[in-house]
Formats: sequence, C-alpha cells, structure tokens
Amino acid sequence: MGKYLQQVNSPGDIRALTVAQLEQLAGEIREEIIVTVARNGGHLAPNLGVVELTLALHKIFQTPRNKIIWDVGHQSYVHKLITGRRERFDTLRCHGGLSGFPRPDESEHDAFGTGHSSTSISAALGIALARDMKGEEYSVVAVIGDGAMTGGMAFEALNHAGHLQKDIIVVLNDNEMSIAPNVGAMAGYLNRIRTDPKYSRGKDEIEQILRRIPSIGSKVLKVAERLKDSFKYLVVPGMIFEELGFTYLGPIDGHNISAMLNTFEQAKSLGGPVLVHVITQKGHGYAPAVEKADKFHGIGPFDISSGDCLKKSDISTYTEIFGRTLVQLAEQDPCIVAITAAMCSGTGLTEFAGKFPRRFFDVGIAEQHAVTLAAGLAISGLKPVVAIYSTFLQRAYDQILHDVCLQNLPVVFAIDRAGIVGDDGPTHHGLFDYSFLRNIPNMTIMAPADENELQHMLNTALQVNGPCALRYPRGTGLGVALDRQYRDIPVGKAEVLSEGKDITLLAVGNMVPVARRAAAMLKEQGVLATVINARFVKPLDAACIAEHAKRTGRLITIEENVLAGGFGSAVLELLESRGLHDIQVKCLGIADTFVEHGSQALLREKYGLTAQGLVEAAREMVKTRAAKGRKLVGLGGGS
Ligand SMILES: Cc1ncc(C[n+]2csc(CCOP(=O)(O)OP(=O)(O)O)c2C)c(N)n1
Ligand SMILES: CC(=O)[C@@H](O)[C@H](O)COP(=O)(O)O
Ligand SMILES: [Mg+2]
Repeated sequence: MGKYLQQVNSPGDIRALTVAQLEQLAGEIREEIIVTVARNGGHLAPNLGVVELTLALHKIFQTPRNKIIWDVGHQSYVHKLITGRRERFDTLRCHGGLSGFPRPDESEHDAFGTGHSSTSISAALGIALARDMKGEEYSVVAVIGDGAMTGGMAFEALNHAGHLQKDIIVVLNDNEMSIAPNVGAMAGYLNRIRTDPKYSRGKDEIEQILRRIPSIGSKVLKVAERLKDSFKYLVVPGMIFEELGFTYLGPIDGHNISAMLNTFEQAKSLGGPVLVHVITQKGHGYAPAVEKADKFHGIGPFDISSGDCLKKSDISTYTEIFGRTLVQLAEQDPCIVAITAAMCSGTGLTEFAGKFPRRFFDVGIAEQHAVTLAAGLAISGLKPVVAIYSTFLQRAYDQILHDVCLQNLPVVFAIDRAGIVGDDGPTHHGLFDYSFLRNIPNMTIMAPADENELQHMLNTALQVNGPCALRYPRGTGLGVALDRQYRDIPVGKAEVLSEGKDITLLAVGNMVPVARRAAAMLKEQGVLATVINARFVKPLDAACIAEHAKRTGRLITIEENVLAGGFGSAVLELLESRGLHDIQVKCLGIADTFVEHGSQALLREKYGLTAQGLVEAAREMVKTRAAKGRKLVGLGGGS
C-alpha cells in the first residue's frame, strides 16, 4: 500500500495534505482500487474517474458533520478508502465484508444509502430541510453522474430545490457516460456546455473584466453579477440550471484538485442551491478501463495487465439467450420493438440495437417513462418488449398498473436479474417481482426452468394479447440443448416432470432444477417425490396443482422471491379457495428480510434455496406424517 494511503485513517488526514501530496495519494488510491476490483469484481471505471473529485470534496467538506450523498453509490470506493475503511477494503463486495454501495449502517460517513439511481438530490434536499428546521449548520452535497441526471427523480428534485432556495450543493460528475455513452437531450446539452469554445472563452474574459472592477460597494457587485448572468444567458443556450434557480459553477476539470478546491470553497460560501459541473474521465488512470469504460463499469475478476476477464463460461447466460431469441423473433415480426432504460448490454439488447436501430429505444435511466412509452407503442399496434432488471422495475409500479395493465396492453416485460443477484446486495436483488406483479389484474407471469424454456416463453409472451412478465435469473443457464424451432407454451399450464407418491415439489423458474436434484436425493432415501415445473405464477395451473396436492397430501413450493405475496402465497390462496385444508404445505423462499451481499451460491445456501435445503424440508414433512397444516418457511427473519 502506498506511503500516503497508509496514513489516511480518516478524512481529517486528507485535510493535512498539500495538493501535490493529494495528487500522489490519488495514484496510490487508484492502484489499491484496481488491485481489489481485479480480485473481487466491482465498479471499476466509475471509481477511477472520481479519485481527485472525492479527495477535493473531503478536503473542503468535513464528514460526517457535512453530508455527502453519492448517487447510485457505485462510485463510493474512494470515499470508503479514506473514511476509516482502508483496512477492510479487501473485503469489498464479499459476504460479511464492505458493501459496494454507501450504507449508513456501515459508516457514519455514509450519509445516505444508495444503489438505485437519481435519488441523491431528493435525499440531499430532505437532509437540508431537516437541518434548517432543527437550526443546525452544515453543508449537504449530492454527487450525481450525468447518467443519473437523466432520471426523472433528479429533475423532480431540481425543480423543488430551485423553488425552495435551500443551501445545497449538487456536484454533477459529467463523464459523458452512463454505463454506455450517455443518451438524450440532457446529454447533448451538457456536451454543448463542455465543448462550446464560445462559452469557455467568453466566461474567462468576462471574469477578467469582473475582477478588474474595484469593489466599491455591493451595488456594483450586484450589477457585475447580473452582467455575468446576462452574459451567460447570451452565450449558453438555456442555462437550464440557472433557470431552475441554481447557481451554476463550471465546467471544471475533475482531475485538477486545485481547481476543484477553489470551486468547492466558492460553492460552500454561496447561499442557495449551487450546481458544480465537473468533467471527469471514466476509468481515468487505467488504460483498459478508459478504452472500454462500458465493460469496466461493473466487472468481475480480471487480469490487470491485459484487462481480460478471468471467469469465462462456455455456457450462455439467460441474458444472451433472451437477446438472441428476441432478434430472431423480431426478424419475423416487424411489430416487435425493444426498450431499455440505460442497460442495453446488461439486458442483452446490443445485437437488437445494431440490427434494428429504428425499433430500439434507450430512454436513459427512466424506468417509469420506459413502461409508459411501451404502453403508448402497444396501444398503437406495436409489440414492445421492456428489457429491464427486476430491481429497477420496482420504480415503475404505477406505470405497469395504470398505463399497461388497466388498459390490458400487450407489453412484454423481460425481467432480468430476478432473484438473488449476488455481490451487489440488497439494493439489487430481484426478490419482489412475483409479489408486486401478481396482484395486478390482466398480468401473466412466467418463469423458465432453463434457457431453452426461456426461448419458448419469450415466443409465447409475444403472443399473449395482454401484459406479460417473463422473469429469469442473473448468470449462466444450465447448458441445455437449445431447440431451433420456438414453441408456444400453453398459458397457465404446468409441466409434471416426475411422479412420486409421497410428496409434491412444486417449483418455479430457476428452482425447478433444484427440485429435480432434490427429488433424486430423496429417492435415494426412499422418499418418492412428484416434481412439477409450475411455469406460470399467474395464472396458476390450478387443476394440476390441486390434483397432485391431493394425491400426495404434502406439498412444498419453492421460489427465489420473497414469500410474502409470492408464488407460494398464490398456491396457498388456491388451496384455500378449493377447500383443501388437509394438505400439509410448506413454502420455501425468502422470509421478511433484506438479503445481504455475497455470491449467489453462498446466499442460496444460506437461505435454503438449494437441493439440500429442499430435501431437509421434505424429510421433516414426511417425518411428521401425522401433523397437519401449513407453514411458510424462509430463513433469515420473519416466518
Ligand atoms: C434506477 C436505476 N436504474 C438503473 C441503474 C443501473 N445503473 C447503475 S450506474 C448506471 C449509470 C450511471 O451513470 P452515471 O450516473 O453517469 O455514473 P457513472 O457510472 O458514469 O459515474 C446505471 C444505468 C440503477 N442503478 N438504478
Ligand atoms: C450500479 C448498478 O446498478 C449496475 O452497474 C449494476 O451493478 C449492474 O449489475 P450487473 O453486473 O448484474 O449488470
Ligand atoms: Mg456518467
């Protein structure tokens, strides 16, 4: 570890360093982050881009007294390293170790928990309002990227902050990138500010003129300020932030510590809302991350010298199969269009975007807009597919309900990263979608048992004449053979995979192979299980489920979702509605808890979502032959 970094135990140690020393420290921090992310995986490029910015912020704004809120929070590694977590930094994103996102329960320097985008300005404004109501004094700083600035919440908060005129500072970290190059009119606007030589030259000139004006009284200063403002209005079209009530400072070089120190001092002393526009380079200081900022946005373990990923599998991911199938279906059907909210490559749409640029829409980080846009396309006769991570779909609940389902529009939700996602942790697990979708009328919900079934389900979903959700997990499929011809899967029909007299294992999605393995293990122990691939969470195959539940008298449901309102819940409702009170039922899933970060395998093990977990639940049930009644089982809290 570098000479300066070793000495930084708290942000106070930063403030003792000169600018030259901070520049050296920046190099040491980059090295530490590269080594750690190369081993543990993580958000490399975003962090390398904010090293100097973070140091400058901490030099001016003493935390935890002052509050720094990191939007998304994927760029908070530098902040973590210098706020007392250096010695645990090697545990980053490991189970039980440091989170990859800010968490107030991890450090008092983390003013607000983040993970989802575009929340920082709202949170900062709330904190500033509370500060003023309580008569306290400190600065509140939201650091938000140009990508996150495309999210509706950011604009809602700017609108409110400009109106209230509270003292808050918004640092706009503009690196021209969301995960991929940033899109939209706002990105174009920022680009004009950055590149318009008229503005940079003009601003310098006017500032020189202003400096020459002797300070002979506040009136002159006010006139000068107004002159400066009018000049800006003249040369910068819109000056959108100033129009919204913010004082705009910038653009400044986000790798120049001295420049930032001056500007942050100025921002601190100004009253009201201030926006500091900082220009950074994503991946700065590590060539592979600069060249492929998209790949290095979030990356698994990699080789530092080449930048190559270490863990490569020959088996395709669910995402890849989805993307490939969609392209093939779209070749046959010109009505199919695809929408992403700033996650083109993450959701597998890159090939689609290349082949059908006029049928592809990247809306920026705007999930709500994505869903209502899809509703508009669907009501006009097209077949929109919204490819989205489960966790981010949470944002668009009302749009799903009010704009899509209420009008029974044929929108397909391709819900990726459903279930346990792993190292990103509780902000990113997709553990709620069965529950928040199942209760909406008109919605069909299906989940494939493997990547081959995913193909058929996507084909089927595009023919359901109404809202349809197709949810699948993060990571590779099972490596099964892929049919070349797509089939229609009968909507609401389950598939009985094997018959056994002792117990029914009713699984959905990626829990189906788990149930199959469990049945094989149980057979060796003399317990014969029926295994059913439910395929649909809504509508359930009521006849099939009821028949097998009655036949075996015992039923275990298993799902990678929270138990409350999920698949097992739906089965319990079904049995209740049919008066099947004598069947022993257990539901396996996630209890009433937020699941922490850690590898998918480790977390599945911990929460009993494995063949072994299912075997234990089944054995206990078979053992207690006489016992009747139902049980919701989930480890880690609740019941
Ligand atoms: C609501 C929501 N949608 C999508 C994401 C996924 N996501 C994480 S970071 C990111 C890009 C953010 O870009 P920017 O704010 O400019 O930060 P940068 O990585 O460029 O520093 C996206 C789309 C998210 N975290 N939250
Ligand atoms: C910070 C963020 O929200 C994304 O970068 C997310 O971490 C991507 O997850 P995947 O690695 O599953 O694409
Ligand atoms: Mg950016």
